[in-house]
Amino acid sequence: MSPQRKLLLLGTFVHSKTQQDLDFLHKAGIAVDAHGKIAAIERDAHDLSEVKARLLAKLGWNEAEVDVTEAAEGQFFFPGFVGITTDTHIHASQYANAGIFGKSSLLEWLETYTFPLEASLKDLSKARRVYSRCIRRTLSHGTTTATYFATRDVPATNLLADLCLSMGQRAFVGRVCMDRPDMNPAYYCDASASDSVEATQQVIDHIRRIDPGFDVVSPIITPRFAPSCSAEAMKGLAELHRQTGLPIQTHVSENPGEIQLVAQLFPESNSYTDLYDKCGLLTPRTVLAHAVHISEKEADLIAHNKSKVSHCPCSNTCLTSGPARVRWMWDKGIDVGLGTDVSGGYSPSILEAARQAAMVSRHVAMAIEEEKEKERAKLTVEEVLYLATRGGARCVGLEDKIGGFEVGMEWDAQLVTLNEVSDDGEVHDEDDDHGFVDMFGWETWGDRVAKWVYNGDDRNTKRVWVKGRLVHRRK
Ligand SMILES: O=c1[nH]c(=O)c2nc[nH]c2[nH]1
Ligand SMILES: [Zn+2]
Repeated sequence: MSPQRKLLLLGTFVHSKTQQDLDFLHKAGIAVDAHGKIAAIERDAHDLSEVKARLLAKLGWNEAEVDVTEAAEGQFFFPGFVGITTDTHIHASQYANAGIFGKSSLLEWLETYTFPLEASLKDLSKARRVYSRCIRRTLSHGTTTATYFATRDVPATNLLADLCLSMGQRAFVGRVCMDRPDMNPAYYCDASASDSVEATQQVIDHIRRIDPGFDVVSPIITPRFAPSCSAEAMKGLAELHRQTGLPIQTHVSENPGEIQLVAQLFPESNSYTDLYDKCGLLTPRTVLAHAVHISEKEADLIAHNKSKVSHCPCSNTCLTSGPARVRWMWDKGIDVGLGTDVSGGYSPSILEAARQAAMVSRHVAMAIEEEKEKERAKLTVEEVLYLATRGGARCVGLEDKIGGFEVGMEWDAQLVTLNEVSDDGEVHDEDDDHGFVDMFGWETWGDRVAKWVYNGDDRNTKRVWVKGRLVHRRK
């Protein structure tokens, strides 16, 4: 990426310090260099002009070479969502169906709604409409990194990569592999296992041409899920991973009918997870979506192989798949991030996914009798925000680059604003639409963030940056 103007961001910053704790930086400033990297952080100054002076002096920069953004009183900077904010699992191709799922569950939903839409994106003008809108909408919700499933079609998948790069969203883009003629519709099936691998290679070659260092956009190897793929295709894709080191994404153990089907199709495997392991797909660079119904043994295997899980709570409710147990996976040592799983999930917002993660954890808790375990199962605001940022970054191997505010990390961030209600009940700045999150002035910073998580939406996200580039500004 070519060098850009240096940035100074001044005001309050909130990010995850650990899984359980948020760090609040007040009267603080972050300096971002011409390559989008955080060069210095200052906090606890007397006022913002002191922070600014301290940062400029520390770095030897002069005022003329920087663009300054100040968060007003009550506003704060927050890391971009990965779905990781990072969305660790989203089907860009299904964006046009967000909210359309009726009463279906996974296997009939795929046949009825999903395969026909995905196949139709062979039409590149339609793909452009759907993909541009998906990227614009997810950026507006603060998703700075998205891990995308595209479709089987190579030109349309390449187009998604082109659009992510030009619109500035950090992305992993996967060409969806599905080669089993007995399990996929005739109109939407790879010709053979080698076709799955070769078509994936074509997408890798394209992305290497447009972003040689995979700096912003990276390919991701994408067997759809075990029922769609032959063992030969899965082994071929695992070999491609070994040759390239590229990440892998797929689905696992989302729905009971799907699990039964895997057992029928692959009787030699001990479990769904064991099948992926035997095919060589269970690696430290693998993101498994869902993992709702995995057994103790499968969770141990995932942890042992250091594979990651994308928790998709909204989708798991929409398709009545079941509640995934995040605390239990954490206890096993598994890294977990958040996915919207559009259009299994209806919402492209990771803030919504964070909220749903908190709600689903309470459903998990309600099914537990033992009081201490019941309490532990519930996820806090701090924990769901960790899932949405640092947790997601770990899932996609970017924990040293994104997900928090630290010197050397890249400036992937959003500026969040909330309504201020004055003593007479009036909202300040009535012309400005800050959404439905009203602040009365007595809230602690922890309360402010909780209100944002439970009541906020894209109206609260005023600006979004990826690698220091401003990629969304709310009018
Ligand atoms: O949530 C899901 N969305 C999909 O598109 C899909 N394909 C297989 N399994 C899937 N699960
Ligand atoms: Zn999915």
